[in-house]
Amino acid sequence: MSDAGKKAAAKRAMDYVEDGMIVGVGTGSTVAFFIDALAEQKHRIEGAVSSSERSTAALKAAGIPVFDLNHTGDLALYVDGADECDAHKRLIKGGGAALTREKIIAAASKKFVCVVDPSKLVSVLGKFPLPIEVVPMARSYVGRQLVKLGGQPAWREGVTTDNGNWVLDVHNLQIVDPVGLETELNQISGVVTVGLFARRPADVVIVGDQKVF
Ligand SMILES: O=C(CO)[C@H](O)[C@H](O)COP(=O)(O)O
Repeated sequence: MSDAGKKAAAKRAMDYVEDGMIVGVGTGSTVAFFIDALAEQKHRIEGAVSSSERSTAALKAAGIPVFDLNHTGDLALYVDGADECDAHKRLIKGGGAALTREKIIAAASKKFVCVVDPSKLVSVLGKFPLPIEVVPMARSYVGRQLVKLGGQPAWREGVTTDNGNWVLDVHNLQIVDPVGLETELNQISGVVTVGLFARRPADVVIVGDQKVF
């Protein structure tokens, strides 16, 4: 993982920011560089919608107004990082446990620009353990269903999401059909959000300063 790659991608995402926008902002170390870049041009934008308490704090500290998605309606642009990205712009997200709000903002945004360093690119998703946010009382039930599907869930102990839920990280999945698996996992009772972004992939992926696809 390279900070230089993350910073370069985050800076290039500024090319998609237009005057007067309310920008959807993700979570993570790559997005932290994007917030820095956004802060330098904060006079150009109206503000942001944030995907986590962590990003909200950083945005406010930078003097960028943060709005509630319920008040903004759909957004023109969402910028966020990812833990893995395939050639079809399908992603694994949730390493920072912010997957639920990230998925909501991605769904409500016209353009999702994903910023990654080259280490995040994979041919098949699943080497990074797949994060799944669960209602706490369903942790062990959901875990058993995941084992039946061939996964090895590990409880991310000590982590509570911004929504008061817990996270299972599922190891050992070879995700050859990301849309099918996302759909199947969404059906398990107690699952709040699956960290697979395949049904709503990114629209644009910026990889360091090397390429955009
Ligand atoms: O999904 C996320 C947070 O829930 C992040 O986008 C993902 O974990 C990548 O983080 P980083 O930019 O720190 O590598």
